[in-house]
Amino acid sequence: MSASVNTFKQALKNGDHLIGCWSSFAEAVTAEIMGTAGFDWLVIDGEHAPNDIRSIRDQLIALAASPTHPVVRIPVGDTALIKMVLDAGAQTILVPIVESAEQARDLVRACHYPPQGVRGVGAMASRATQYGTVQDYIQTADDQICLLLQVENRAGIAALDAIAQVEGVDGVFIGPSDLSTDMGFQGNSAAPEVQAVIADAMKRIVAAGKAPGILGVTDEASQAYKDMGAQFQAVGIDVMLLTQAARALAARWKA
Ligand SMILES: O=C(O)C(=O)C[C@H](O)[C@@H](O)CO
Repeated sequence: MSASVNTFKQALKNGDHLIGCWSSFAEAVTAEIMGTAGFDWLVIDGEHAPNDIRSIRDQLIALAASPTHPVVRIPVGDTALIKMVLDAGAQTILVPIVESAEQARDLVRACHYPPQGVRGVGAMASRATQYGTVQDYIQTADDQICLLLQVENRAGIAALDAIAQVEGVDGVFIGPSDLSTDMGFQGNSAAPEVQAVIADAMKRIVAAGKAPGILGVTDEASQAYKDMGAQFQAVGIDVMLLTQAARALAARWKA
């Protein structure tokens, strides 16, 4: 029995436009609810949400029956974290703040078993192999791992072509909040100067044969990113969806 086919990775290679959402409550029940909404993918955010490996694992379990593909964002590009998240059963990993091709190559190695990589071997007792059910996991897992890197500052943008060309990198996500802040626009990703850099970055990612990704939290931003050619495109954050709806409801009835 082989590792499960990563249908998200296959869809990226097919050039499909995949709509996603951020899951930032760090709760399994919320992930399960978001898994019924119809998104193609959902980010379990280990960077800006209060997640740990147990909560990430619980959200992966909660999404197991959903067609929505879980993308686990780790807080930093770290070999040990990648090992733990993959052993927990994640197949797609999003790594923030990547600034060089060397860093990208190290992250690819962290996702693969030796001799090509450095991923520690221990999955036979973990959720990734359904606790030993998937007998050929070690021989087949590497091909089903999807590695998405975030370029989100001026250093990353300068190194973007080299990062995108690294074999084993499947997609590059542009982080508009961090990028705009690093550019001096303090989170204002709508600034024309930022939009121009994002548009150019999308073209460079596509030119390298990789999938471009991004997050927009307004319909205007998401339409602009779609027009720029975003392929794995997040269009909201669950926490913001709740706060916006709750505030609008309160205002409507308290008016
Ligand atoms: O820089 C960005 O924008 C991202 O990487 C996405 C944010 O981290 C996300 O948490 C929304 O704020």
